[in-house]
Amino acid sequence: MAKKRKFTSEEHNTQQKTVPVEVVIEDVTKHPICLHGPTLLFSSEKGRYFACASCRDKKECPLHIDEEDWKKEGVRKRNEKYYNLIPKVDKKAAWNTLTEVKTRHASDRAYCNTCNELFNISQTKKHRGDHRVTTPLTEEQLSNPSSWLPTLENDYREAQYLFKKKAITTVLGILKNNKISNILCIGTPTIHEAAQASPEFESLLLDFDTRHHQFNAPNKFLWYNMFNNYLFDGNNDEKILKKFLKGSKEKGLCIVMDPPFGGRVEPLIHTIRELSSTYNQICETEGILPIIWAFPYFSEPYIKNMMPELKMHDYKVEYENHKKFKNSKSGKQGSPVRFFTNLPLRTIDLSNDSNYKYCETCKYWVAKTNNHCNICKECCSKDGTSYVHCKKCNRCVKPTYEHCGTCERCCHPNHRCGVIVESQSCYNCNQKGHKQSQCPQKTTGRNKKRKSN
Ligand SMILES: C[S@@+](CC[C@H](N)C(=O)[O-])C[C@H]1O[C@@H](n2cnc3c(N)ncnc32)[C@H](O)[C@@H]1O
Ligand SMILES: [Zn+2]
Ligand SMILES: [Zn+2]
Ligand SMILES: [Zn+2]
Ligand SMILES: [Zn+2]
Ligand SMILES: [Zn+2]
Ligand SMILES: [Zn+2]
Repeated sequence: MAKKRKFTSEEHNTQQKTVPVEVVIEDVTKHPICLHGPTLLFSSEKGRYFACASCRDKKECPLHIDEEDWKKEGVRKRNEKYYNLIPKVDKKAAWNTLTEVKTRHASDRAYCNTCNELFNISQTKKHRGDHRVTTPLTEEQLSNPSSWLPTLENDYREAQYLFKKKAITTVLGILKNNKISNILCIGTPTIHEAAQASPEFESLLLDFDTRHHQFNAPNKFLWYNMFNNYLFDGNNDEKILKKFLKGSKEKGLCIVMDPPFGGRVEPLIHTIRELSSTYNQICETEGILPIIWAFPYFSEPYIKNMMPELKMHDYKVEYENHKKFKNSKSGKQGSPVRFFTNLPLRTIDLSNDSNYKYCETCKYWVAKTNNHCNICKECCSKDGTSYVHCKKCNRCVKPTYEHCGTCERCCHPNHRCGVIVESQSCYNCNQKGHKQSQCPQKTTGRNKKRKSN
């Protein structure tokens, strides 16, 4: 399986003190497991340990096993209990219920949010009393559960923020422009639902939210953790995934992924590589699968460093239920979420959106506020403001920045000289923790000519 690789980065977490922790990227199948599948191996100053792949809050998933302890028989035995603790889902029963519920009138269809069960009101008394029941349920609602299921807005885990209609249309438009009709939806139920409703697309949803079992045929949804590429129903799920991948060879396949914000980049990149490798084995192809990955612009250095073929596009991805991530007209930059993709940027057609303009030099659509720089030879803005070129830094910088002679770079006017802000990354290699002048990879990096898209 995967070769051992190590990526250095820092915990990106705005609420807690940042602790430098590395994820050791390796085959996770021999790791201890928790309720979220195989754990990841972390490495910090304090040593190497296994911890949950998806929960960042210890209260949610306290599992912590030192690497040394994992060699002990007793520790291994104790960890086996998790195999029984992970709930078993009866997909067939869920499918039968959905089929049965669909035969009923909308007023007889109901979903209990307390028990997470779909049911016919006339057939059971179980959900009376203080259960939170949604009823009636129209055809439309059964096909679009994301539009009415209460979202799980726990920032440490599920963090379900749904795309606005416009963002969904944009994604499907990009796929059409690339003549791709099969979509592997990873954490993107609204894209899956839109694809299911369209004769032009086929899709398979992989998501951690088990409620989707109740609204999908068994071969349309797999309970999945994107941080360890784990399918909870093992071989059965693997067969479904592989069948979908195989059937996608002629039709073109794209991963559309929207992880919870704050999720770590390294394991996600590893997942993309593993899925691509599975696809390549089945379809006798090579390379990384086409992907559209929604993630905040400030993750660009990490992503670019680990998977340079992914380019960040300027499109601001807007969400229905995220106050901060809706574009407001009130002057703020709006959503910080962008698409990272290996599809040609010119296939992202924003001609219908007045917030964007076509850059004749870059040959793709960019935000209206993004000025093309003739020295950098690109539209440089990342955060939605109009960047200004600094001759001393030899790059475009945020308009609020001023060049500081002591730090030898453009900085916020209120910065403390010499202090490297955690969020700043080296101009050369994009890693955090050092400046360009101290970069260990001095000869490579951003001075390379940008490939045309
Ligand atoms: C930020 S939301 C994205 C939703 C997307 N914008 C949409 O409109 O369909 C994150 C999604 O990932 C799912 N998710 C959260 N943690 C996950 C994990 N570890 N593995 C797989 N899916 C996960 C959530 O259930 C949710 O659907
Ligand atoms: Zn866990
Ligand atoms: Zn109930
Ligand atoms: Zn440009
Ligand atoms: Zn410039
Ligand atoms: Zn400067
Ligand atoms: Zn300074």
